[in-house]
Amino acid sequence: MTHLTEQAVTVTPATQVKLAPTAQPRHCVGIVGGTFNPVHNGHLVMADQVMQQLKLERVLFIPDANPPHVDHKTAISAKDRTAMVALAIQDHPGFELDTLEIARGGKSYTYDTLVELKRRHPENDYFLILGADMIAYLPKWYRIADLAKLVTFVGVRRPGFPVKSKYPVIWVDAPQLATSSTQLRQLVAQGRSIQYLVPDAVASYIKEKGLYHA
Ligand SMILES: Nc1ncnc2c1ncn2[C@@H]1O[C@H](COP(=O)(O)OP(=O)(O)OP(=O)(O)O)[C@@H](O)[C@H]1O
Ligand SMILES: O=C(O)c1ccc[n+]([C@@H]2O[C@H](COP(=O)([O-])O)[C@@H](O)[C@H]2O)c1
Repeated sequence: MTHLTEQAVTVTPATQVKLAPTAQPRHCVGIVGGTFNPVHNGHLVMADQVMQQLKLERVLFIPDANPPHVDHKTAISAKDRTAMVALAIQDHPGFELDTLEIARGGKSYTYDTLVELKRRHPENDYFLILGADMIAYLPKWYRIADLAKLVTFVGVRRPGFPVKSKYPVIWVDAPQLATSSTQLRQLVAQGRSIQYLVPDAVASYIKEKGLYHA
């Protein structure tokens, strides 16, 4: 059981009302969604920092089937993206892989995912962990007003991105790695090292399978 505290986070007035401590035990579960093509240490640092600061019980890593607002960026299979997430999180207690978006197929709207998660586990409170760049796009998301009722948004501050949002957001400060999956795909294609940017097991998987080579 986890009781949320407001330690080390900035809480907007609207969120404060929603998260006021109660006598009820809560299961606080974080979510990091993404294409994870491939998963990298930036994702892991973000999830770990938020999990620790918000005292979340668990963080679910949910690879998407197809990202909603962009064309699929690669021919890498869902199986490979999922396998790399499983390898990346295997040694971290509390990090879990959930393949419900891949099982569902089609466009991976986060609203649909939260409806499914809440149906499965109504006792859980979900915290959607997003980089500040993604928070800015929330107004364009599918059924965003309904999604906002099902989840608490957690924004990880990034220099140059606004911390204002139409929706309640818990803002968290965390060390940031500038790594992106795009950069990693480019490095591999150029035959350059990705050591220290992804877990060793992920680097080995990419090498063994010959992923991202030009
Ligand atoms: N270096 C990073 N630090 C913190 N958060 C990150 C970082 N890179 C991505 N994220 C966040 O992780 C989530 C999933 O991102 P995604 O899988 O699309 O990775 P990406 O590196 O942005 O990929 P791509 O370069 O292919 O667009 C998003 O919320 C995004 O803001
Ligand atoms: O539901 C939406 O409309 C929506 C729009 C954009 C992104 N998302 C989700 O946000 C997460 C990160 O997106 P991306 O494009 O950075 O991989 C991923 O889980 C997406 O499914 C969701």
